[in-house]
Amino acid sequence: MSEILRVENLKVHFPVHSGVLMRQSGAVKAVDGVSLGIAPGETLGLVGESGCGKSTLGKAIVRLLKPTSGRIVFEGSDITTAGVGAMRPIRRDLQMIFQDPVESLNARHSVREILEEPFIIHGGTTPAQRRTMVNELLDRVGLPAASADRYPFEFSGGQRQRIGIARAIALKPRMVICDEPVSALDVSVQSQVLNLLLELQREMGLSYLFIAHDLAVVKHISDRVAVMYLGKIVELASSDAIYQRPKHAYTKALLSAIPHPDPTREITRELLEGDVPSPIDPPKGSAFGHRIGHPRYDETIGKELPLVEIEPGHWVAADPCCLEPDDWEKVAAEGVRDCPTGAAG
Ligand SMILES: Nc1ncnc2c1ncn2[C@@H]1O[C@H](COP(=O)(O)OP(=O)(O)OP(=O)(O)O)[C@@H](O)[C@H]1O
Repeated sequence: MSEILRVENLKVHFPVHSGVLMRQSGAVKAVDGVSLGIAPGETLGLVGESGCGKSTLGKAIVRLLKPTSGRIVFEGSDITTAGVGAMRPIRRDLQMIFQDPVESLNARHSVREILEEPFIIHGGTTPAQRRTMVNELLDRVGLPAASADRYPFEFSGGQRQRIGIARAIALKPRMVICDEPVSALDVSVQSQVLNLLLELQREMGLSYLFIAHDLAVVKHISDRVAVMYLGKIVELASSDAIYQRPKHAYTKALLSAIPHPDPTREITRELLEGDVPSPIDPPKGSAFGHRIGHPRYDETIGKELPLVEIEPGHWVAADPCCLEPDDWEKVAAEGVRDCPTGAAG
């Protein structure tokens, strides 16, 4: 598969300091060895509960955060250690939108100033050309031209997200990291914004890494889905496989937490109990096995639980606590393809 983005064994650890001398006493392992690949025009959904490291991963990919180790390759260029100058041309092609557009849009700037900024930074346009481009962008995201002279606070949440999207697509990028862009919106507005993102993808051939905390939101828009738990990807497969044949206990728990539209249908909800453990001092073995008190947890202590390809294109952590016994036998047997970089693409 040709890839527009490749992430290899990426780690983002935040140092923790304590004591009077504020010496480093540990690290928050927010992203702890993530590998994935995204194809041109593809949407990869990234799901997991709050605190699993999804935003940190997204921000590291666009280099808003510095990776601790690993590699990020975008359109064939290694951008892992790219500085501000080297990132400038990359940013034309690699953009990010956020959950709260108010935070990411400068509230003191008019919509016109917000949307003109990328063109000014990258140069080569006249004021008249920028005026036309702003009008075209507003039209493209479904906002009237008169919006240009208003300020972000004058818009509803859904409209503000449209402004955030207009800004992200201004320079005709090839990939957009979408960090929970609809999580703060009402359900009806959510689907309008998701439809806009899908239309833009079709027109512009965009690739998306689409971050969400529940599987319901990413279901209709993702080609493949990666499930993240405590800094690591535990399952990665096509959307159909994730929803119809999930293998990992954590994916199953996330799926069972999706409310079903038919309340008369009997469902057993394996509710996610407790909170995601702290990434400062994560369990020494299977992190989810520890949370659910699995009897085989001790066997996993100190072991690598790599992603293995259990079915073509379906990757899951080789974790005896989180697989059905027959799947575990298949994984434990020789011949299941281990993924040395965990690239799972
Ligand atoms: N700058 C930072 N310094 C220290 N710890 C951080 C920093 N940013 C994030 N963390 C910690 O890293 C872990 C992962 O956070 P992150 O925001 O990436 O998770 P998330 O899955 O995106 O959750 P949410 O959906 O709540 O944003 C959390 O424990 C968080 O407290």
